Amino acid sequence: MNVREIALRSLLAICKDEGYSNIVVSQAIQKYKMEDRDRRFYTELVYGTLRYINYLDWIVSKISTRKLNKLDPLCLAIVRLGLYQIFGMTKVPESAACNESVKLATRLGNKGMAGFVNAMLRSSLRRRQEFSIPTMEEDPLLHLTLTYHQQDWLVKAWIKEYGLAETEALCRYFDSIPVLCLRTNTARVSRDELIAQLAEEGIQAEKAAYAPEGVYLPEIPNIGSVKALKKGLAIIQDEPSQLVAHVLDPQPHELIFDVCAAPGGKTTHIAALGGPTCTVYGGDIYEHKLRLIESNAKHLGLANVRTILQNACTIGQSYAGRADRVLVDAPCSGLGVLRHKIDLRWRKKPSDLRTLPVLQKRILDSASQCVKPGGVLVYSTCTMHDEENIQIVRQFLQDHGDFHLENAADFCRLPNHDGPCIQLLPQRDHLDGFFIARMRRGE
Ligand SMILES: C[S@@+](CC[C@H](N)C(=O)[O-])C[C@H]1O[C@@H](n2cnc3c(N)ncnc32)[C@H](O)[C@@H]1O
Repeated sequence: MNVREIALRSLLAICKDEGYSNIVVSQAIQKYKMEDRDRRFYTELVYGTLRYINYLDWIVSKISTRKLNKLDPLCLAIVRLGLYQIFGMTKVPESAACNESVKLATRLGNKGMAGFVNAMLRSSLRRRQEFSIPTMEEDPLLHLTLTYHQQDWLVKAWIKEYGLAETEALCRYFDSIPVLCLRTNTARVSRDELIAQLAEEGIQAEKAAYAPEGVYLPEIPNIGSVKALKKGLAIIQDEPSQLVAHVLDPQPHELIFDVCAAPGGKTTHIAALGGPTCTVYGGDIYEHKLRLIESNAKHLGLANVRTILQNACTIGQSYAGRADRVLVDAPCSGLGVLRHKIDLRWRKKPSDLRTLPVLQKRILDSASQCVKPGGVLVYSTCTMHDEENIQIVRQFLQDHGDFHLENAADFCRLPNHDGPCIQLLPQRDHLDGFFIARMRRGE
């Protein structure tokens, strides 16, 4: 099958059928056994079109007489893919972008669709001077959304919260390509030993500044071939996420609950830090996700991880007062990690910010009941929005007089953070947006 057609089918699977881009792309690469050159062209077509989608749709809305949501999904995907080759790529000749798109429309659609695609792409070439993005002075909102590929409701909210200059820095951060970060599995090796092993494989690695086990790989290798990962000497985990287990600070012989645990990034970190005599229960509401925790723990050689199928909104009834420490890494809007999955940034909805806090509060209320008197409760999210973070913690402390806040910043050496809660802001900290609060239950 031709590479453009595979890319088109992948775009339909992601945009129309709501597939996750990373899964759709890796399945296609495996299925079609693409050579290196084709694989690079294919991934650029899919990820590039997804990233540019609001700019491409802006062009469509200017040249099409039909409304975007009235266009057949196949036709829209072909037009977007064609426009991306014209406006987003430098190496594809314009004639090839047009002709190949028309061929796709003829083969997979019909004659009428082919005519429409042809008219749209040729018109975009004739009218290209209309598609330069307005400057910051002319139209700040449109400038930021189109330049940095973000939804306008989010950019509006950030402008209100942080002002224009900080919002631009935030958007720029979210549009940058993340450097792969590993966490050393200290149950097997030290960070220095891991770096030495990676060097033997010819992989350059740099120590993370704040996470003691963190290692960045600036030149992203073919992840599947990294021996240190295959041998379970490390796991992929971003740096802010690695700070959470340190704030929880697990100790030997303790019983710890991680109530929203899948796929187990933090559960396995807690298990490694607490050592073999500490037992960590990773809970999740989805049974299939418990298998991910189990397989990660097995791969990393951590025999002190157990799993429980449990709704965290009711976990307090089943395990009241049992745990020395409890982690609530709550389901959240994920608005702090927008640079990681391009498709997810287009799926965020304003309603997430209304519904999630209700769930987060219920989970924290119930999970807190599992904490023993004198025990520790940590609440974390990967977002910067107060409604999901500090406001949840404040309300919780108001409702539960037996808990008090401790200084989370004492457990990590982050500059600009005095605590008591840690709120990482990408535009200031150059790390993903993350929130961590640490509380203790009175004796
Ligand atoms: C932010 S993710 C956790 C990431 C995980 N802590 C890690 O570091 O790998 C949130 C998890 O909460 C789970 N979840 C959502 N609602 C839940 C509930 N009511 N009870 C338990 N788990 C829930 C989701 O399935 C998801 O795996």
